[in-house]
Amino acid sequence: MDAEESTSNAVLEDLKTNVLNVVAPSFCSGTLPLDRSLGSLFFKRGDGSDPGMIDFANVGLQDGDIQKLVDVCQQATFGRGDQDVLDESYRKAWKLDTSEFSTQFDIIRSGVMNIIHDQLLHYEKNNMKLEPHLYKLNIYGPGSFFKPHVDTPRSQDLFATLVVVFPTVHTGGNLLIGKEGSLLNFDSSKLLFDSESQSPQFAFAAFYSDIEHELLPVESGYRITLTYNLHLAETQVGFTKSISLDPPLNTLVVTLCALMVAKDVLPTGGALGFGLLYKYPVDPKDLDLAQFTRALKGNDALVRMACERIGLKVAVKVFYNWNYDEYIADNTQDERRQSYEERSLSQILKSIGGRRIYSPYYYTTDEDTLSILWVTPKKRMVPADASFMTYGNEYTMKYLYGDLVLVAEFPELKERLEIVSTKFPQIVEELKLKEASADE
Ligand SMILES: O=C(O)CCC(=O)C(=O)O
Ligand SMILES: [Fe+2]
Repeated sequence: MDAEESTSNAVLEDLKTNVLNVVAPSFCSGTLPLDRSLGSLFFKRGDGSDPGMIDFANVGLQDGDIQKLVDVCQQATFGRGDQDVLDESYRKAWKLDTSEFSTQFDIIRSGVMNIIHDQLLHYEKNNMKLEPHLYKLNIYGPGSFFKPHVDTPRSQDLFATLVVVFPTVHTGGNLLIGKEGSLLNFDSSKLLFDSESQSPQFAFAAFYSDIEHELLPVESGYRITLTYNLHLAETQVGFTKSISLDPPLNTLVVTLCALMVAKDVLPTGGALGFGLLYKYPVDPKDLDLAQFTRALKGNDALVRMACERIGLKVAVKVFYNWNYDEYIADNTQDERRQSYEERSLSQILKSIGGRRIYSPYYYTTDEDTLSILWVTPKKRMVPADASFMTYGNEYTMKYLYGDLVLVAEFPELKERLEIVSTKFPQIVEELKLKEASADE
């Protein structure tokens, strides 16, 4: 390996390390005051008698007061395959559908959405917001739990999950976010009653819905929650975020600049590829990647923003193998099976907005292909299974699924040097200094 090649490898490794280790938030949690006048929840009673009521702002609630609510609940099911199943070895809990109760608790007025926007849409454009859709009331009593799972994408817009825990005395029932709680061990029982304040509060945790999570068994008391599906939507109002001096973003911009000026990296241009770290719900029968240019999660959004800061054109694509060749495309909607013999490959590729791709180390004279340098592998890295299992039969699924990737157009060297020295003269100076000291 000559000196130049090793420099570019080091720069690429640096970028990869930063993409994986400079971590944008993927969850948030905390407590907020529960308005004393908005703590009541009314629920229907099966026997047609007057509705029941429970006031969660009354922090002295006893298990007996809660029992009336438990009595009207049903056993909670969960999605497996394309069905809702009841399996007490996987989930033991009680639920009440939204048609059966009405709550005074106002998620918008509670202030929690501002925190969530700031954390979970941190590196996204200001015109994106999350809309909370109340999903269920759940009660976890002694011995209740929910084994590790990811939340089923019931809509293409599903982005994150929010759990609100009311202040009822309980122990256990920790929510572990990430595999075995690698991201957060959320102990709502402690959070709710630890503080000095005697005023009622609620606890909350929000996380991207494709992140694995589990609920450890409740040991005593009742843990009562409202769960919300947070759907992505556009907004005119806009949220202000101050990210111009954001350290993770700056770190990525600097390492990207180093790659931009590396002489032996894609000298005649091509693209940088990033395997997306998170999953995004897609309907494979109608894959619309325009959706994905709208909002990305955590580090995926951070990478896109860093590329855009530099002026690189980025797009989300689907990656797949086809007869041992590799492609990126905008969708997978095509009758490839029947048409392979009748239509030319280029016609088919065109119809799905596709392009054949090659590694920059592979020599080809075919001008239609794109040289992609993969910064992070073109496979998913956040473990999440079964969330797509609701679609189609196995054969079709295999056929349709490709991993989602972010592709950034990477101009030829001369143009890159121009971009960097015009836009980031300071960074160029710093890189030169670093190089000089490395040479000594
Ligand atoms: O109650 C919790 O903290 C999480 C419950 C959960 O994972 C779900 O309802 O899908
Ligand atoms: Fe869940």
